[in-house]
Amino acid sequence: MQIINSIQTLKNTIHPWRQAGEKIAFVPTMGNLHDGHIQLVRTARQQADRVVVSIFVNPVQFGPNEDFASYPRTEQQDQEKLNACGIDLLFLPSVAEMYPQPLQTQVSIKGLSTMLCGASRPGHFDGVAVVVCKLLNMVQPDVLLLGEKDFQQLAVVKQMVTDLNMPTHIQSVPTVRQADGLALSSRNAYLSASERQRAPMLYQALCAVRDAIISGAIDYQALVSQQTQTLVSAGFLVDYFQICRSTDLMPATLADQHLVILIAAKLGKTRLIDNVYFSKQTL
Ligand SMILES: Nc1ncnc2c1ncn2[C@@H]1O[C@H](COP(=O)(O)OP(=O)(O)OP(=O)(O)O)[C@@H](O)[C@H]1O
Ligand SMILES: CC(C)(CO)[C@@H](O)C(=O)[O-]
Ligand code: BAL
Repeated sequence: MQIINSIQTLKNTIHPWRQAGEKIAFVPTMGNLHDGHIQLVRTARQQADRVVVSIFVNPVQFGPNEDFASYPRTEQQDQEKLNACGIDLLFLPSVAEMYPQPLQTQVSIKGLSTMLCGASRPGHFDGVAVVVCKLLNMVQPDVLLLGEKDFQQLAVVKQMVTDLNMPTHIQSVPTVRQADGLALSSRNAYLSASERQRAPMLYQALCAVRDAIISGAIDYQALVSQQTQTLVSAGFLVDYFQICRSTDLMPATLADQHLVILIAAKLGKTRLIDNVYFSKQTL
């Protein structure tokens, strides 16, 4: 596994692979790698001749009062895990390498970027879009792997790649969970023991709403209100809990078949997100 910090060296290394007709898969991350990330890397390995992973805690996707400074950075362990996966290249740029001067360019995906997480984290998805755009231009992968845990991020990046005719196929990877249902996330490390015990309630609430819809419930608002109450009673501060169309994340009507239920909630100082998606017609 080569470890590369400079954009020029990254390009010089990948260029001959592309010239030789090798298929390149790319997994962008912010590090502190867990089994969710590793699943992305394994899927990448199955799909391509060359696997490139980046670790970059991207400052421009964090709000002023968010956890950029304290975001867990575990470079040594991350490198060992990636080495064991047999990746070809780890790109580890500094902030100065990625942003040598203040950006004059904005990459904004209208609508999708300002709803749900975008409403509580203004500018977050512009920051994600611009860094993913930059990374895609540097790596020029055939396949980009993204996790379904960040469902809105996936939708935003898919829209950007479509709108800008970027020649990369996006492959999404299902959410990897702990045995009790909690979605793996680097931010789970912030949870206290008592919060960790309650955290799986998020996934339970999502599944309860999904199962009720599958069983024929039609009062979506009542379903969400009931589960929100349960979460609030357990100490969650619910940011949003919405039943949406999985195609464009707009609020679902009863006529919509392909649904995603998305939730974001704070437990103490930790903001957790999760989702479940399903099709009514196949049930
Ligand atoms: N549990 C998971 N299952 C599958 N993919 C995941 C999981 N968690 C994260 N990913 C994916 O890994 C990629 C990198 O995500 P990131 O480094 O932000 O990890 P994270 O654990 O989601 O961190 P955070 O706590 O900041 O949300 C993203 O495409 C994300 O969707
Ligand atoms: C896609 C990403 C690596 C961009 O910084 C980040 O948002 C993440 O880790 O999900
Ligand atoms: N996985 C999303 C990155 C973030 O929360 O900033």
